[in-house]
Amino acid sequence: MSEIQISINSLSKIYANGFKALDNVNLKVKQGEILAMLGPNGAGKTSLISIICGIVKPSSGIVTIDGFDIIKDYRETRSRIGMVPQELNLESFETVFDTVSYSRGLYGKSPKPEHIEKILKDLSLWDKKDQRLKELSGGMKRRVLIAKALSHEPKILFLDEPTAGVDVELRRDMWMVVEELRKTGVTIILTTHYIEEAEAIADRVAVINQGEIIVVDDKNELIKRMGHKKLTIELQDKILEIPKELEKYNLIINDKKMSLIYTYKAKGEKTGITDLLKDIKDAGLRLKDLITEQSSLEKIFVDLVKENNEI
Ligand SMILES: Nc1ncnc2c1ncn2[C@@H]1O[C@H](COP(=O)(O)OP(=O)(O)OP(=O)(O)O)[C@@H](O)[C@H]1O
Repeated sequence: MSEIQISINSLSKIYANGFKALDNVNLKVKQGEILAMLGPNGAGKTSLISIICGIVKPSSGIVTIDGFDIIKDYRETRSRIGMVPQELNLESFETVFDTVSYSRGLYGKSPKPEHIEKILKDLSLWDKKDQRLKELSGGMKRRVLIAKALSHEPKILFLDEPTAGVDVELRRDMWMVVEELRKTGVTIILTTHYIEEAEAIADRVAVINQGEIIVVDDKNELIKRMGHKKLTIELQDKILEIPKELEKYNLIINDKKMSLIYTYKAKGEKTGITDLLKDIKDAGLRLKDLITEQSSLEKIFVDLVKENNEI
């Protein structure tokens, strides 16, 4: 799990129209990890994946996979990669088994029915192997896309927005599929707009904004390091405005006017809670209950992107 598999060094991409989509990107990905790339629309996620997969040419920089250069050693690197695209273009009369076998052939690999059987079983598609693609549900079609991408036994799987536009149930289903794939040792890199998706399945998170990686860190570290905590102070009586002596705490009154919300740094040494509670008592407010919550990756992400755009 510790071996560096993908190494991206000073990678930039300027499109023909002069637009700089990637700006000096550096990133290392270890074998067997699940990395989520988060970023707003147009941040450069697809450009980055497309370069690694050999679909788009970089303007400068070097990318290697298992030590092979993605340009000079194209065949070596391409054979190590499986790519699951965003769109579902599976409106065919072919059967599940045939279409996945055919994908393997496209990579010049000789037929290996036992491998196709294993992937279909891993993805719970085995009982559908003789069904035509047209007849499958959206969720099953997505699984077929993954099976196709795994047909040539790649070591790295790219998932471009694997759950864009799917319902909550199907999203959770896909997360379970990814979790199962992890056990097979495949490195997984996914792009997503859904922060809860990164939170649910990734080991590490890279945040891309305007072509730059602004943060890359272990998911839990990131939450610990940059997260905030929220203290909800439930009151016994309605509160309509913040008393003067409490102004310095930047409290928010909740919608029902029965609670105050205080946000503080999760990692900070001094939380300010002791002083706050004393001042609340001195202001004559009567406490009912206290609830603390760790802020999610969502808040960290929004803050990071906002901060970066202000510079
Ligand atoms: N062929 C191209 N020519 C010019 N500009 C391009 C080209 N492809 C992408 N871009 C621009 O590069 C930027 C990054 O696009 P990219 O698709 O990599 O972003 P993304 O993070 O994947 O966005 P999304 O989440 O919307 O898919 C965008 O502003 C896009 O318009």
